[in-house]
Amino acid sequence: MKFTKMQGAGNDYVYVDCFREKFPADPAKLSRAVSDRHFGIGSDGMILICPSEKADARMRMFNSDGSEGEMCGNGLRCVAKYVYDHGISKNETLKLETGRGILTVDLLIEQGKVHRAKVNMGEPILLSEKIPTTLPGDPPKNVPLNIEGTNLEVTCVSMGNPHCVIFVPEITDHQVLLLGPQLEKHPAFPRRINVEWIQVLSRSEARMRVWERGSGETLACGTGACGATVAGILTGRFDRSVKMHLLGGDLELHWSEKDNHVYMTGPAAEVFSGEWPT
Ligand SMILES: N[C@H](CCC[C@H](N)C(=O)O)C(=O)O
Repeated sequence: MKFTKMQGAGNDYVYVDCFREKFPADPAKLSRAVSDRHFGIGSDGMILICPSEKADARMRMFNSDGSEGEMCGNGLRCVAKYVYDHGISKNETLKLETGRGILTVDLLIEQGKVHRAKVNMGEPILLSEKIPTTLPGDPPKNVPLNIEGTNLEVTCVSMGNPHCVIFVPEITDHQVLLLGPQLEKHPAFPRRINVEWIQVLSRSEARMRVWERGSGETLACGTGACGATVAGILTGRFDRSVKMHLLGGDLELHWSEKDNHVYMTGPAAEVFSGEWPT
């Protein structure tokens, strides 16, 4: 099976072109195997680029534990780059099908190749039962939650996949690596959750670390950066445009007052390609 390793802001996945390769018999198992950083290729998960009846291509994303996510922001920019650079479509605005419907991606092309992309991530989902969470409020905003004796205030948003955003004065390993996995599996989140820790630097700039559902700490999370932007705007911390500094790079986010959609701009890069024995 041919594969391509790509990364967006350091959030790295193994990409399989299912226009050319057979759809894997057991994608969950394959994702666990290829993602392993010691015994596999090494990645945060696996993304399948598939034909679509309604769009230029369809993305299916699997975390490194094999679970499937509805959406992946960094992954979608990389899918867009792959689709354009490998000639699946030469449209400079692509329609890509995801678990949350068809999204539009504008490509930024240099010397014939995509190096950045701007994704219309759609409207944030703010109803608690749709996020889903049992925490009160639509959306749950600054809700107190005690984890392992630590008092937190959480704000929840879905960007197609669920996010729990926590604003802190400073981000620590304890929060990300110890409280992150406890929150991921907390009973308030019936489909588990991605956890974003945010240090606000100004009304338009912040630092973020993330504990991802199904993959653990990653260097960046596009949907998470969108969720955190929406959470920061809803709680009065941010203006409508935010630059988010993640461990693997920066993302630019904008929650439009005009159409209520969130726009995310960031890098996408191909790292190497190879063959995986099947
Ligand atoms: N890193 C991804 C999100 C993966 C989400 C996944 N961990 C889940 O929802 O289960 C992003 O850039 O948006």
